[in-house]
Amino acid sequence: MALSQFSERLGLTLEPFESVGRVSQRSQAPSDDAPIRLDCSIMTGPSPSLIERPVSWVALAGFMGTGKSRIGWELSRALALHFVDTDKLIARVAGRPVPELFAQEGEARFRAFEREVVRRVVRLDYAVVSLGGGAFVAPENRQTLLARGPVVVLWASPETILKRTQHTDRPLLKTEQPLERIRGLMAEREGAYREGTIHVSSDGRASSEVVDEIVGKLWHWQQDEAEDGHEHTPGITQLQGGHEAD
Ligand SMILES: Nc1ncnc2c1ncn2[C@@H]1O[C@H](COP(=O)(O)OP(=O)(O)OP(=O)(O)O)[C@@H](O)[C@H]1O
Ligand SMILES: O=C(O)C1=C[C@@H](O)[C@@H](O)[C@H](O)C1
Ligand SMILES: [Mg+2]
Repeated sequence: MALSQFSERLGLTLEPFESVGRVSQRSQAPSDDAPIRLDCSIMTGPSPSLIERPVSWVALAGFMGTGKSRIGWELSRALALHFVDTDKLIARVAGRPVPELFAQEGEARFRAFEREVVRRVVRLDYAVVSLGGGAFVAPENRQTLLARGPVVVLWASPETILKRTQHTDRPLLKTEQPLERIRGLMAEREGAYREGTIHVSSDGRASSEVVDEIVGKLWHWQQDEAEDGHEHTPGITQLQGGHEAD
């Protein structure tokens, strides 16, 4: 699939969120780089503006199998935010699972689609975004994501990563010696992952525990940002008093 066709379909896929956001939350159409608010009235539960949360947008990065998709989903429930998984979004827009895209169109094309998706998901609001394992490695993506909001990096040991990924289809780990491959790729990527805002280990821990730690660290981050005079929570009404972070 050509990049231009992918882009057009990506726009159409996200349009329902974006157009509803304009009607319900904005008095005028957003400019190209303004954040787009998702309409949270389509969510179940209390109104999003009544929920006290540390952020209205957060991304999860890290190596394959560190738990971005699973933890991201659980985090989105905990914060009452929409959930976007970039691999799933790419697969949906391209009409094929990621491994098939890799096999048929090559990694370079997949990375081009991924860049396009990153450029779009930073315009969403009220969303938890789980990235593909390589998305945060590209400097352009890192810059775009970090300019938007906090990026939580999940970490796990190569052995845990192998255990979690060995019965699934990760094209980059299809090799005779996957543990060596994981160690090598991890060494190449570690510097990029270290540039994340918040770091949390998912190794040997229940996902709920990981989510709790992320939420606690997001509160600390938000407090630090507020003290530094940065405003990172557009549209959020905090009805309660200060949060007692752990
Ligand atoms: N804390 C955890 N404890 C046990 N299993 C976990 C934990 N987190 C994730 N898993 C499991 O590990 C597997 C890989 O997790 P997941 O798909 O969320 O990884 P990912 O970081 O999104 O990987 P990718 O970069 O390839 O998309 C899944 O089966 C998931 O249920
Ligand atoms: O770490 C990576 O480069 C990848 C991770 C997965 O999430 C997919 O995005 C794809 O398999 C590539
Ligand atoms: Mg994933």
